[in-house]
Amino acid sequence: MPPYVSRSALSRTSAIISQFTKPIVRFAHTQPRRTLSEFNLDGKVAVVTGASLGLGQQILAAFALSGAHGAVVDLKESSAKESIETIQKEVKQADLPEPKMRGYECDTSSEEAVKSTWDKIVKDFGKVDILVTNAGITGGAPAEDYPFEDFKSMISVNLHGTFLFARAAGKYMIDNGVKGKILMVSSMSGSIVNRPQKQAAYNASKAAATHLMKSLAAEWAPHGIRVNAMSPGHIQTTANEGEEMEALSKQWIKDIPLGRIAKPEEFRGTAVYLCSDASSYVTGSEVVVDGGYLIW
Ligand SMILES: NC(=O)c1ccc[n+]([C@@H]2O[C@H](COP(=O)([O-])OP(=O)(O)OC[C@H]3O[C@@H](n4cnc5c(N)ncnc54)[C@H](O)[C@@H]3O)[C@@H](O)[C@H]2O)c1
Ligand SMILES: OC[C@@H](O)C(O)[C@H](O)CO
Repeated sequence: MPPYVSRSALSRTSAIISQFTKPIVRFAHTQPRRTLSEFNLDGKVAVVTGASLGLGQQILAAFALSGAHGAVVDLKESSAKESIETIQKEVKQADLPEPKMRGYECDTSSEEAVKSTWDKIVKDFGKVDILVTNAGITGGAPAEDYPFEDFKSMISVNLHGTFLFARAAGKYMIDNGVKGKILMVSSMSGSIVNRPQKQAAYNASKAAATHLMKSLAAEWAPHGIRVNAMSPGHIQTTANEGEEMEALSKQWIKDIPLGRIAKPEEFRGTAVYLCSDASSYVTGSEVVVDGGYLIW
C-alpha cells in the first residue's frame, strides 16, 4: 500500500464506492416485479375446486403468486394438503409472502357436502372473493353403448357440481355485497365435437356448463358479480394420461395449429386475468385457450 494513503481514508473511500455499487448489484440480482396493478390479488380469498392436481393446482398457484389466499377443494384432504405444500414452496421460492391455504374434502356433486364445505371455508377465511369451478371428470364410449349411470356421473360432477358451488358463491356474494368473480372451467368440447374419441356425455356436460356461466352472468351482473368461463383445448394432465390417450394425442396434434398439447401452467395468466380487476368489464365471456384448435 502506498505510504501517503491512510487506512481510515481508504475505508472511507471504499464505503463511498460501495454506496454506489450496492444498488447496482441489487438491481442486477432482484428485478422488481413489473405487472399492471389490475392483476394484483393481494388479500383476496379464492376457492378452487379440483385443485389437488392438474389445471386446478396451476390456477391456485397463479392466484397465490398474485397475492391471494386459497382453499383447495377436492375428493381427498391428503392430496389437497400435498397440493398446498407444492404451491407454498413455489411462492416461497419466488420470495413472496406465504398465503393462508387450507384443504377441504368434498365431493362437488353432493349438495350437502358443498353446502357444509362452503360454510367451513367462509368461517375459516372470513370471506370469499373468487370461486373457480374446475373439478371435472372425462371419459367416453360410443353413445349407443354408453351406460346411463356413467352419463349421470358425468353430468353430476361437471354440471351439478359446477352449479352447486356457483350457487353457494352467488348467494354468499349477494347477501354480503361482495363484488366477486366466478370462473368456470369448461372446455372447447362445449362448442365442438372432439375427434376421434366418442364422448357425448362429456361434450354435453361442458356445453351446459358454458351456458350456465352465461345465464348466471346475466342474473348476477346487477350485484357486481362477474361470471366467466375458461375453455381449454387438450392439456397434459392426468385426465389425458395412459397409452390410449397418448395414441389419441398424436391425432389431436394434427388439428392443433400450435402443433402441441398445452402444459397446465399455460392457463395461469388467463385465470388471473378473468378473476382480477384486469377483466373488470368482462362478464358472460368464454375465453378459449386451445392452441388454435377452434380456428378450423
Ligand atoms: N385435461 C384436459 O385436456 C382438459 C381440457 C379441457 C377442459 N378440461 C377441464 O379442466 C378441468 C380440470 O381438468 P384436469 O385435466 O386438471 O383434470 P385432473 O383429472 O388432472 O384433475 C381434476 C381434479 O378434480 C378432482 N375431482 C374430480 N371429481 C371431483 C369431485 N366430484 N369433487 C371434487 N373434486 C373432484 C380430482 O380429484 C382432481 O384433483 C376439468 O373440468 C376438465 O374437464 C381439461
Ligand atoms: O377427451 C379428453 C378431453 O379431456 C379433452 O382433452 C378436452 O376436454 C379438450 O376438449
